[in-house]
Amino acid sequence: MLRRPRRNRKSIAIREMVEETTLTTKDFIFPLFLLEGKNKKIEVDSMPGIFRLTTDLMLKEIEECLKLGIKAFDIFPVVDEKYKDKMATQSANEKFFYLKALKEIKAQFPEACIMTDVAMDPYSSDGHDGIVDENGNILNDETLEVLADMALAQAATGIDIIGPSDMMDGRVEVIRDVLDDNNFENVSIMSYSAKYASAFYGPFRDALDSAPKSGDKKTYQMNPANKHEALIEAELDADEGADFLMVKPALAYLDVIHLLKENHELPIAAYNVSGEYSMIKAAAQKGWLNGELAMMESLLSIKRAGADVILSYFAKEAALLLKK
Ligand SMILES: NCc1[nH]cc(CCC(=O)O)c1CC(=O)O
Ligand SMILES: [Mg+2]
Repeated sequence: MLRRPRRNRKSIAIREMVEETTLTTKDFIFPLFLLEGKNKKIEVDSMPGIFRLTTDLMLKEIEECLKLGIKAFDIFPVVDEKYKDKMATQSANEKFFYLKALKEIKAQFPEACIMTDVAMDPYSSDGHDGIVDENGNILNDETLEVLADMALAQAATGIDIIGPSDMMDGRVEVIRDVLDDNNFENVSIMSYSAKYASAFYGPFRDALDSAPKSGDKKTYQMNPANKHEALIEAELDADEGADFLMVKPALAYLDVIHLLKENHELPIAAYNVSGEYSMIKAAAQKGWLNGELAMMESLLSIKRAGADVILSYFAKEAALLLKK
C-alpha cells in the first residue's frame, strides 16, 4: 500500500499537526438571559446550567467569562407579561430595565463586545417578531419602523452589535439608515440572514416566555427544506449593509453555513440554538452520551462547516475545557 492515511493519525503530536480546524474561545458569543430586579438567578428548566440573571449577577457572570477569554455576549431580556403589548412599546423605552442594564454593563466592561437582539417577540403580547393584524398576518413594512426604533434605543446604550432576528424583509437597510442618521455608524449589524422556522427554539421560548400566542413563524422564518433561498437572503443582507451573516440553527443547517461561507466574503456566524444545547444536556444527564465530548464535537463541526463566529450556550463550559 502506497498510501496509508492512518500514518497521520498515529500519535497526538501528528494528529495535532495535521488538524484542519481549531476551535478557540475567541470564536464564541455567549447568549445571556436578563431578568428585572436584583440578586435573582432562575435556572431555565429546559436548559440545565443556563440561568436568567438580574443585572448585578450578570455583571459578575460577564466578569468571570472575560477572565476565561469570552469577549462577546448576546443579551436577551425576560419581559414580564404586564409590560407586553401589540407594538412592543417597551423595547424602545430608555427607562425600561433592559436598556438601563445594557448601559450599565457596557459602562462597567467597555472592552466586552455586547450584542443585542432586534425582534418584537420578547416585548409583544402576540409573541411574534412583527406586528400582527386582525387577521393574524404579520405586517412587514409597518414592523420595520418598530425595529428601527428598537435598534436606535439599543445603540444609544453603547452596545457594539445589533442582531436583527426578526426575518422581516428590508430590515437591515432600515436599521443601517437609522443608525447612520444618528451618528451610530460604528455600531455593527449581525444579521440573522438564514433563520429557519425551527423546532429547536423551544427552550429559548421557555426561557423568555415568548412563544407565539397563535399561529407559527412560517410566513417569515425560512422553510427548513430550502438551501438556495439562503443565498437570496444573504445577498440582500450583504447589499443592505450587514457586517456579519448568520445561519440559525447551526447543527441541522451545516450545509447552509458552508454554502454561505463559500459565497460571501463577510464573516459568517452560526447560532447553536437552545434546543441543540438541551438535546446534548438531556442525553448526558441520562448517561446516554458523553456531554463534554458531544459538546466539543458539535462546536468543532460548526466551525469546520465555515462559521467564523459561534453563538452558543456552551460557550462558558467549552471555554473552561479549552483552558485546561
Ligand atoms: N426572534 C427572537 C429569537 N432570537 C433568538 C431566538 C432563538 C434562540 C435559541 O433558540 O437559542 C429567537 C426565537 C424565535 O425566533 O422564536
Ligand atoms: Mg431577509
